[in-house]
Amino acid sequence: MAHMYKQHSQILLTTNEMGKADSAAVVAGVPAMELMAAAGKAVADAVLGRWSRCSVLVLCGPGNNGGDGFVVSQLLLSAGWPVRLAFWGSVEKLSPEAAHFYYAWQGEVEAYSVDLLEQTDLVIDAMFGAGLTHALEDKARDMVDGIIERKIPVCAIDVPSGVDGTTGAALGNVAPAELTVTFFRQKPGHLLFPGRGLCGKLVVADIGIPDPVLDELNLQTWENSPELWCRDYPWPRSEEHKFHRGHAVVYGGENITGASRLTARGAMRIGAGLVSLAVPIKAWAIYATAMTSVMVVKLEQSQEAEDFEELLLDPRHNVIAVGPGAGLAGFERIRTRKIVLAALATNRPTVLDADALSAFADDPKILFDAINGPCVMTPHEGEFARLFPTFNESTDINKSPDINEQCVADKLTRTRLAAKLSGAVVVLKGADTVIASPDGRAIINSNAPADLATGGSGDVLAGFIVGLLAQGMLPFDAAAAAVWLHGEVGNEVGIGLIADDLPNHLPKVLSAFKRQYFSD
Ligand SMILES: NC(=O)C1=CN([C@@H]2O[C@H](COP(=O)(O)OP(=O)(O)OC[C@H]3O[C@@H](n4cnc5c(N)ncnc54)[C@H](O)[C@@H]3O)[C@@H](O)[C@H]2O)[C@@H](O)CC1
Ligand SMILES: [K+]
Repeated sequence: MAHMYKQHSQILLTTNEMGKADSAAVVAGVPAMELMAAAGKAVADAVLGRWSRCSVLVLCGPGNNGGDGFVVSQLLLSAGWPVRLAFWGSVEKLSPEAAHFYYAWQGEVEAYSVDLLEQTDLVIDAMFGAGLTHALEDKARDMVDGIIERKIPVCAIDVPSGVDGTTGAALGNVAPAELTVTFFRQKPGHLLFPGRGLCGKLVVADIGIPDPVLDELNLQTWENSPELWCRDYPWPRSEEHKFHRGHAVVYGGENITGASRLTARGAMRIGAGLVSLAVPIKAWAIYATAMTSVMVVKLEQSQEAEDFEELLLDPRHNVIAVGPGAGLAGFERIRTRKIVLAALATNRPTVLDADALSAFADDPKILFDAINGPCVMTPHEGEFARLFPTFNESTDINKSPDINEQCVADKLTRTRLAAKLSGAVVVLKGADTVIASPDGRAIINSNAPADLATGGSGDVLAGFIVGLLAQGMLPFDAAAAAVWLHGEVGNEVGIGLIADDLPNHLPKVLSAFKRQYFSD
């Protein structure tokens, strides 16, 4: 499966993988000098395309990011722009190609000084790129602070200096860019916050690295896009009837009844053939009057878990969702745990969200041990912290975390480790949702608008996932597709969105998606 994804433009390269791709290109016969020339030209073209002639200051650092800066400086100068170049580093330590372009620069080389910013309309940030190892210091830090203070527009080369391309972490203060030009493929740090918010508009430039170099790398990370999973999207076929499209069972709690209703509606809208909402008898009337296309099943008082188990004896109930509104107060927590364990014992595809996750905060191992079949967990950061208390954020980017140790890691690594530890596909929600599979693959989502951060939105997402699972999509693909469609509906509705809108507007988004990807 991972192999099928390899040639996609959605591949994301860590800075380490980018270095390998770069070396492989050189081995394949593309001179490093040409790569740097192409990188610099791509940046100069992007600048000329976006800004009118103005006074430019190019800040070059000690490595190849600075090398790209020398190229840009000369190209903008040749285009008739007023350009000044400031260099911070030592000429003797430059790589041969960076040294070549250093000497090709026809202007003066100045030292970093905040005074230079006074007559500057645009800064080209060529201080640090893939080689960043720690927060900026001394003169480089002063320059960044000066740019931030004066709000000078910035075009960043590869990444805004101080942003870790692999993790999106900001090491110290970072001057936010209006435009960032990166090369060959995006890096995870362009999609993960805070990096994403510091890049501005992102341009990915082809600098002549041949795509086949990717074959040699064991690549595991992608930006979410239908191209990754649209071949397996379960469109209804005319010869099918509803039983071919699965029968999802959603557990609904006793007190908060809206959440699981949203899940059930989401599952119906995305095409599950049938959805049963199984609810405690006390709340049955509330559910039954509110649902039409969804069947509401009673679970007798004090034997809800047993009734739920019995319901699942029917093999036509092919997928299960537990969590939204399941309940955590007092005895509800025990009931929620029993329901979750009954669901997992079937080994049928199961989506666990919200309370289904928090109910195991005291002993997550019980949950992980019970996951032996296909499972998708959809925590937000709070729920994630309850289940995986030893994985947390840090600026220590050099440590390679071990899942059994107290570790510190970025969002991508944390989600991957959680998937590996639990055996489930983990969807760590947020503006930069990460979807990770226990086999190591991971996808970063980038189409979600801020409008989706509203009560009930996650319940609908769980419904989209379970609805796609019901129709036979594999968990990792179903999670990625659901997250992407959820983002698209968010964009469609926009400001003022409430969770109820999401199932209602899905048909329009599905039609547009179908037109775009299945036009023939
Ligand atoms: N990999 C590729 O395919 C290509 C890379 N290119 C450019 O090369 C860049 C990577 O070049 P490098 O690997 O030389 O890395 P950088 O140019 O990012 O910097 C590396 C140098 O900075 C030092 N350093 C790191 N963090 C520091 C800090 N906070 N304070 C002071 N010194 C610090 C390092 O010790 C090293 O000497 C990319 O970002 C890109 O701009 C381009 O030339 C095109 C081709
Ligand atoms: K940079």
